Amino acid sequence: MSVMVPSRTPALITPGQQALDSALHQLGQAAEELGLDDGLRTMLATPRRSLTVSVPVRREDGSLDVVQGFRVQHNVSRGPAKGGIRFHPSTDIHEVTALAMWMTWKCALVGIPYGGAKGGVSVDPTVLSTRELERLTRRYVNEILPLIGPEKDIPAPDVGTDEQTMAWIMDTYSVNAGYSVPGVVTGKPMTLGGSLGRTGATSRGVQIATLTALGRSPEGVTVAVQGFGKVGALAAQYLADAGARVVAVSDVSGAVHNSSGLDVADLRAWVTETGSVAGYRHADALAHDELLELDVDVLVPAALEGAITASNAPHVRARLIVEGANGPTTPEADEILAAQGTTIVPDILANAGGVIVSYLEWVQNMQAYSWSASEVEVRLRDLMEGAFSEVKSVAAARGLTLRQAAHVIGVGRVAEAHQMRGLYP
Ligand SMILES: NC(=O)C1=CN([C@@H]2O[C@H](COP(=O)(O)OP(=O)(O)OC[C@H]3O[C@@H](n4cnc5c(N)ncnc54)[C@H](OP(=O)(O)O)[C@@H]3O)[C@@H](O)[C@H]2O)C=CC1
Ligand SMILES: O=C(O)CCC(=O)C(=O)O
Repeated sequence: MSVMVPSRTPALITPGQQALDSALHQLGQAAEELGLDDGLRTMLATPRRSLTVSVPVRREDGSLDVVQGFRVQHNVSRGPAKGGIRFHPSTDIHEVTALAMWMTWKCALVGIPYGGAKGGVSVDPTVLSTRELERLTRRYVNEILPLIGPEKDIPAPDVGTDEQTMAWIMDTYSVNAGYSVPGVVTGKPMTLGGSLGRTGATSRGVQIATLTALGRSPEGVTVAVQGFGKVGALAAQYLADAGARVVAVSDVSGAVHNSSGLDVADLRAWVTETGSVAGYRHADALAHDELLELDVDVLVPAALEGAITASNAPHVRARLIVEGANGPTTPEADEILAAQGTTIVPDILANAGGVIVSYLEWVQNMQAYSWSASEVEVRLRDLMEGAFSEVKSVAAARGLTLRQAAHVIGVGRVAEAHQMRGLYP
């Protein structure tokens, strides 16, 4: 028996179900390659703990909304569960489960002692005031309180959340504990025990992965970045700093293009001022879909899952895709791109810089000690480059794509942990 991907009616499938199907498909391929038995496959396909909560939010006008929140611990065989919290309207239990599963393989792949988790609230944070967001966050944390803790499950930022959200989580947990517990969450502000280097860590990892995959000077290499949030904006900046020519970026409101190269720092200042890339005066407007199909050397999807599908994959002209986002490429698109000779640095490797520096933040918190920016950066670089080199070797030795190799390593380590612990009958 292989890992079961449930059969669903395509027209009714939600983005979350699609993400979970992709994650199960990737697990199935890795399990097959590793020759895992049915019991272990089923265990790895099933989250260890899943909690769905109702979160009441008192709005500024006095009305009460109730939204759904989730925390899924996919696996804890190698250490405490670890993974971000997402606030987005289309978040559902399926999406959170997929994201938690990818966290498990990611942590195992880069060799940090964590399992995988993810959290989410089905809400559009952009329509809430700061006070409403704070009330929502605190109530959500109170609802998932039995699951989280510095030795159990450690949240972090993801789509729609930031260091302010992490500060509220840290405070809510600490008030319940009766003392300050900085290690309950990572991606915190520096003043509450955050780590130097965490803000740009995922993007720095994307830069390291891109330069490693290119294997040559990035001078003049053209890049398009989908998503200009915490990961995309700094990935664009770091790639431009390294000498690449970032020619297009997008966010929800639109995409902009300048074939001579965008001044990323100026564009970031524009976004801070106006809230979006749309209307940026030193670039032309572009349709969202066009960005993915531009004739560039490198494409960095850094928004949501399912961006590159069977429909647009045949039109993707980038020779290298570096996945800043989790799950941006569907399995069908993966096959098309592999046949076209496109190299994909998969999410669980390319965007691992974030959780690596989260781990370093947590280690500093647990020791009540802090490291310099360069100490953090050296450790990040070592772990990223080490993992990349292992993935390349396994891909070459077994004739696999980088994604398949990364999953074989990640899934293999988790399977081995289960077998050694004897948790699995
Ligand atoms: N933050 C982290 O440390 C990590 C994040 N990731 C992954 O990186 C990805 C991005 O996360 P993060 O940067 O934190 O999230 P943010 O919320 O900070 O940014 C998301 C960005 O994506 C944009 N976006 C959303 N939908 C689309 C679309 N259809 N087309 C173009 N742009 C779109 C948003 O636009 P707008 O601003 O207009 O809403 C925003 O610019 C996610 O997949 C996340 O899971 C992975 C590892 C770590
Ligand atoms: O920093 C972390 O702990 C997790 C970041 C995250 O959610 C991710 O890697 O997808």
